[in-house]
Amino acid sequence: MSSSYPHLSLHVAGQWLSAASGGERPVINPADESVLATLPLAGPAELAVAAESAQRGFEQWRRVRPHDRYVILRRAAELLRERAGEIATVLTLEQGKPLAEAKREVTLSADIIDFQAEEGKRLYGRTVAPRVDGILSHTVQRVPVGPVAAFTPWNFPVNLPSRKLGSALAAGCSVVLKPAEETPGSAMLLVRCFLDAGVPAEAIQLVWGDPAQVSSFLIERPEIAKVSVTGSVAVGKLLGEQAARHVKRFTGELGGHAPVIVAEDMADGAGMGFVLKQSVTAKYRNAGQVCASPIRFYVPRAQLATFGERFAAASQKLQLGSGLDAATQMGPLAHARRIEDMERFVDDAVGQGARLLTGGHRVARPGFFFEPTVFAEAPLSSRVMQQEPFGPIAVIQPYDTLDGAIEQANALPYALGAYAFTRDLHTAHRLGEGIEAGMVGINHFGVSQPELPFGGHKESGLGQEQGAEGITHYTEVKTVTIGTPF
Ligand SMILES: NC(=O)c1ccc[n+]([C@@H]2O[C@H](COP(=O)([O-])OP(=O)(O)OC[C@H]3O[C@@H](n4cnc5c(N)ncnc54)[C@H](O)[C@@H]3O)[C@@H](O)[C@H]2O)c1
Ligand SMILES: O=S(=O)(O)c1ccc(CO)cc1
Repeated sequence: MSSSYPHLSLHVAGQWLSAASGGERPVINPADESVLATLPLAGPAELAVAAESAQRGFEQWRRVRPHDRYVILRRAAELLRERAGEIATVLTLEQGKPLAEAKREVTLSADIIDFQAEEGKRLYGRTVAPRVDGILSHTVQRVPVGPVAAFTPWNFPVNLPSRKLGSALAAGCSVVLKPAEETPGSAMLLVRCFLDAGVPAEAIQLVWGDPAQVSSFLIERPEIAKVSVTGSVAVGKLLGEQAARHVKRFTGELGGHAPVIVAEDMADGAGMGFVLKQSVTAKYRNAGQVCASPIRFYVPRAQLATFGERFAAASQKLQLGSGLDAATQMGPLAHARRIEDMERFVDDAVGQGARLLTGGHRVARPGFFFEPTVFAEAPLSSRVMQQEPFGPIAVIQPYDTLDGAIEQANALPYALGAYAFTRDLHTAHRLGEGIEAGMVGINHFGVSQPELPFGGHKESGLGQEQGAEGITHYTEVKTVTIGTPF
């Protein structure tokens, strides 16, 4: 066990619980496979108490004036900044990403909370002129939806809960948060920031458990008004179906399979150098475990060989290691199942005739390390071209016309992030309009910003987080219309 890693507890009905009826599981350091801590798991008993408490927390928190909620949430963001060093170390220990990336995640999360706190003051309603006599006022209001059940994965264990907690709390909702069991420590420290800042103890419940049992149990509870999940398309569909059965509000931030179209005017010389530098950095950030990570690179057929060779060469140069080592550029994958998944993607692609340019293997050392891997000309039927690899795998594909490239980019049911590179403004507009995605980045990969909505089209999701849109998904529209009594 590491001395930098916290003792883990659930937070239910205002109490920190270090044991619960669902048993326990170990938390593993993905960089060396050592055990960091033991995680207590909630069973139905704690989940029922959490749901009831979330209802009380909602009744209390919704009555706090928006400006007072704003002051408390800004304080939570400040505490997160003050504790960023400690929280980032825990994040790296349990998740694997380089410490600098973890620090950036924590401070960016504080910015997300700040932005949503501000938006909480701007949940304006409107008055509507009556069309008949005898009406004093029609008022259209935005009211908090109620207690939220929120589920988040392990790839951004502070950022993703911050998106949900920041928006839901700013709107006046309470939250039952179930972060990933693989990365509980940093999420727990995040929740502490909110509680220490003055969010009422019953407005945030923090649970872990058997994911399918926890989600089914909570979604069916009458107290839960809204389900918000960040995760795979499969889990999003399942939870969305369950939510729909009970007519609960639903937000799904789901998987992606981001294309990158390199236009002719950026496919050689300095242009190609610029594209490669940005692409390699973006591809291997968080070991490729980013929902908006670039996966399919479409380049003009004449440049395919050069682009592929240079991408593979840059990939080979990356320094792999523990995220706590300052020299590390790419850490391990988050858990053992990710390695098995990468091996399945590679075997299938090779079996279907894709050309492996570099990588393709687990690294022979303790920890869940996988080589940066580049394929060229993978058939559309291959698994890597159909499913999100969610790891350090890139595929370089040729195109003959820009319209053909756009068609290939749009061929999958995913539509989260998408990217393109061009010098020409007309081509930029054509790409921006033609590519189907919730977020299109042209000449850069920075589509996720606290100020901008983040969300997918098609099967990549429903609703958005961050930006002005984020908070609206935790509100309902309510109309109050008052007539004269006689
Ligand atoms: N669109 C986005 O904003 C976004 C952001 C990050 C990750 N993701 C996606 O998340 C996925 C990776 O994360 P993951 O593999 O942990 O996702 P996952 O779908 O397996 O799990 C996501 C969360 O849902 C919980 N969960 C609830 N009910 C569950 C059930 N019945 N079965 C399994 N899990 C259940 C998990 O425990 C976890 O907390 C990728 O597809 C990635 O693209 C999307
Ligand atoms: O760090 S961010 O670029 O804001 C970012 C991007 C994507 C995700 C979801 O996987 C989380 C954070």
